Amino acid sequence: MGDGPVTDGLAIETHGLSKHFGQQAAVDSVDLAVPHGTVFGFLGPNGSGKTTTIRMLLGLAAASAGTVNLLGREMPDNLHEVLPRVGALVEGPAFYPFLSGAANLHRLDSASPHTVPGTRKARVQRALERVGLEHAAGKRVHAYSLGMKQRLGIANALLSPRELLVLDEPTNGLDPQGTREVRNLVRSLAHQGTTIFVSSHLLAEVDQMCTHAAVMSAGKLVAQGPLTELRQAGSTRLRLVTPDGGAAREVLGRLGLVPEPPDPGLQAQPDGETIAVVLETAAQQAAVLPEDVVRHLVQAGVRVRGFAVERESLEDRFVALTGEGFDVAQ
Ligand SMILES: Nc1ncnc2c1ncn2[C@@H]1O[C@H](COP(=O)(O)OP(=O)(O)OP(=O)(O)O)[C@@H](O)[C@H]1O
Repeated sequence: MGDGPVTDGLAIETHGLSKHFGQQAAVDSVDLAVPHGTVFGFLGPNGSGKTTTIRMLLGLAAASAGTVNLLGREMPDNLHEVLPRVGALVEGPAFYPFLSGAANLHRLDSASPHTVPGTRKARVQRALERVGLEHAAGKRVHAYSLGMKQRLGIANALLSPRELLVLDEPTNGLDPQGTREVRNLVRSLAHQGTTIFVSSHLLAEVDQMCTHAAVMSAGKLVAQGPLTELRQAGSTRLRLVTPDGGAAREVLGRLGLVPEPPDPGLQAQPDGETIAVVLETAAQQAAVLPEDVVRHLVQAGVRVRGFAVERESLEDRFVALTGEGFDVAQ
C-alpha cells in the first residue's frame, strides 16, 4: 500500500484484539471493521471495554493478544507514521485554565514533534473555526462551558489534517446544549470526509450521529455493521386478532409459522383470540410478507378483526444483544 491517503478498505481493523487485567478479560477477542468515510459508533454500557479498546487502537495500551491495523498499517509497529494522520480525544487534553483557547492550542501543537511551526497560527485559527470557537479564541479556558472545552479538545485533534478521528465519549458530562454542539460538530466533520470512530453509551446518540455501529457487551463485540442493517436484523412480530383461532392456526401452520404460546392476559378479549407469530431472521421476514399472511387467512375464511406488524426497535435489539438496558436519554 502507498503512502497517500487510503480511499477504500478499512480505516480500523482488529483481529482477536484482547486485553486482560489479571483474570478479567476487559476486551475479549474483538474483530472490528471500520470502513473509511463512516461515522462509526462504538456503543456499549459503561465498563463494557470501549475505552480499553480505544487505548489499544491508539497505542496507549499494549494488547494482551490480537492485531490492530490503522489506516492500512499494522500497529503499534507503525505508530509514528500513523498517529500524525489520526486525531484523538481520549480522556480530554489538559488545558491551562488561565490561557486562552488559542494559546492552549498553540502550546499543544508545539509539544507535538510532527507539526510544522510555520503554519501553526493558521492551523490553530482554522481548527477553532471548524469547531465554532473562533469568537472565543481569546477567552481564557476557565470561562469556557463544558461543551466549549470539549469542542476545544476536538479542535486540538484537528490541528493537522486527519484521515481518522477517534473520540471517546465526547458528550460525556455535557448539558443538553453542549451535547447538541458536539453532535452537530461530529456530523459536520463527517460531511467533510473524515472517518470518525466515536464511543458512546447512549443509543440515541449513536442513532442520531452514526452511519455504522459496533456493540460491545462485557468485553465482547456482539454486533457491527451499517445501522440500517442492524435495525433490520431485529425480529418482527405479527399479531392477529380473530374469533376463528383454530382455523387461523391451521393456515399459519401451512405457511410454516408457529404461533407463540398464548398470552393468558389476551385470551379473554371480546374480539376473539390474539395469536402472535415471531419472524426472527431477515430471511424469514423476506419469505413471509404480512400482506400474504392476511391474504391466506382471508382466503381460508378466517375472520381477521385485527392485524399488527411490530418491528423490534433498535433499542429492543441492543438490549437483547447486551442483556442490559441502554441509557436512551438525551
Ligand atoms: N487499568 C485497569 N486495571 C484494571 N482494570 C481495568 C483497567 N482499565 C479498565 N479496567 C476494567 O476493564 C473493564 C472495561 O473498562 P473500560 O473503561 O474499557 O470500559 P468502557 O466501556 O470504556 O466503560 P466507561 O464508559 O465506563 O469507561 C472494566 O471492568 C474496568 O474496570
